[in-house]
Amino acid sequence: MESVAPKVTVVVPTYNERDNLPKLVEFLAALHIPNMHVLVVDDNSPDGTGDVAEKLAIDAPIPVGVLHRTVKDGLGRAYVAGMTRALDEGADIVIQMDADLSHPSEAIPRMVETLTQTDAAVVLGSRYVAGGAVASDWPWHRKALSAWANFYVNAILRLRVKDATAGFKAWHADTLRAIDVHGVQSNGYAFQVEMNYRTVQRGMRIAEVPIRFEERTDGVSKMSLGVQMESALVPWKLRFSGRGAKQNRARG
Ligand SMILES: Nc1nc2c(ncn2[C@@H]2O[C@H](COP(=O)(O)OP(=O)(O)O[C@H]3O[C@H](CO)[C@@H](O)[C@H](O)[C@@H]3O)[C@@H](O)[C@H]2O)c(=O)[nH]1
Repeated sequence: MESVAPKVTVVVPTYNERDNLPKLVEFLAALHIPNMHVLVVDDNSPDGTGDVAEKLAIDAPIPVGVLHRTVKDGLGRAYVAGMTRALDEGADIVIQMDADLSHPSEAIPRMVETLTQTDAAVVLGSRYVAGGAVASDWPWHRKALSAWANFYVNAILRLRVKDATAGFKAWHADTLRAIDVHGVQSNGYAFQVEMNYRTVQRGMRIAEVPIRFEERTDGVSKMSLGVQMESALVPWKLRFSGRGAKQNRARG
């Protein structure tokens, strides 16, 4: 009997990404990954991204679903809603990917291969392992913030990953269930950190494959002072939440 390819759902949160979303779906379709689906999670974007997503649901070359939410509630909330929906709809693998084209879709096959052929519970598209890079036009203050955030997070939580705030990841559905993704509270950088921490805390392995991270050319980042403040507090909150991190056995 012919075996069915695992269902791969790419969860894409959007807020004002009207121009980026069609390009992203086109890039994803060009990968020709069997049984790949896209789930757009739009927070009622004023620029009409939700309508663009509905149009893609009708005419894109790969299956596109749309989850409409009524208010802008942060990237983390959008991912949690999207991942929960993806699990309910039978995803085997969930790709977490921003809509702004900063994450290279061509890295997905290698991420999925690493996920399925090793004991990794999640694979990060990493800017900071050998072979990874950040576009030179990424603003210097974002580079500095990212470097500081990685140092800070690893010092407090001992995640032992090179790119602790990476937003491009491939998850086994079972990992998302094991870490109880529904219970994740944080947004922005802190969302990434809390997801990683929950994984490491349960003794599961995080792997990293190199990517080149591009600066978005359309639209603007939604990174705010509130997101940065949350990012500073969340590692401490997690650290003292009473359970203590297990070491990431992914080292080496
Ligand atoms: N639905 C929804 N989507 C959102 C929201 N806020 C942001 N997004 C979407 O989430 C994605 C990333 O948002 P950005 O605001 O562009 O993120 P960033 O500043 O570039 O930060 C990204 O990279 C960091 C690592 O450098 C990550 O730590 C961070 O989580 C994110 O992935 C984009 O697709 C954007 O439309 C929201 O409130 N609701």
